[in-house]
Amino acid sequence: MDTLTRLETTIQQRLVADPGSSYVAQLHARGLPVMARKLGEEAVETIVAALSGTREDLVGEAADLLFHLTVMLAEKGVPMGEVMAELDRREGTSGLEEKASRSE
Ligand SMILES: N=c1c2ncn([C@@H]3O[C@H](COP(=O)(O)OP(=O)(O)OP(=O)(O)O)[C@@H](O)[C@H]3O)c2ncn1[C@@H]1O[C@H](COP(=O)(O)O)[C@@H](O)[C@H]1O
Repeated sequence: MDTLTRLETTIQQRLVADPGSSYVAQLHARGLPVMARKLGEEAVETIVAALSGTREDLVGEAADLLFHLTVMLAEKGVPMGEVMAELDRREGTSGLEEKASRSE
């Protein structure tokens, strides 16, 4: 099992755990808007790390970003496999074709 799939499985279990013992359960209790804000903050922190931080900063912030994205997908009931399948679908097409199909 790959890292993201293992993380997703843990997060799915922790969403319904006791908020006293789990950060993921705390996020679930605080609700989707808080999860969305956390995801946005981590995205900004990742950008800042890319532009002016160290390589170590970038790795840490990218990990936080993937964690919070995985939490949000789990909260919404969207399996990570569905996102991976969408990336697989795009694999054979150029990014420019994908961009053109979105602007139609
Ligand atoms: N991978 C992570 C992970 N990455 C980042 N974080 C947390 O995400 C938060 C992001 O950092 P911030 O500084 O923005 O957060 P903060 O200010 O402390 O938090 P807020 O009070 O603002 O929410 C930190 O509290 C980190 O500890 C994570 N928390 C949990 N996991 C994984 O999720 C699993 C389940 O965690 P629990 O639900 O706590 O059991 C763990 O076993 C880990 O594998």
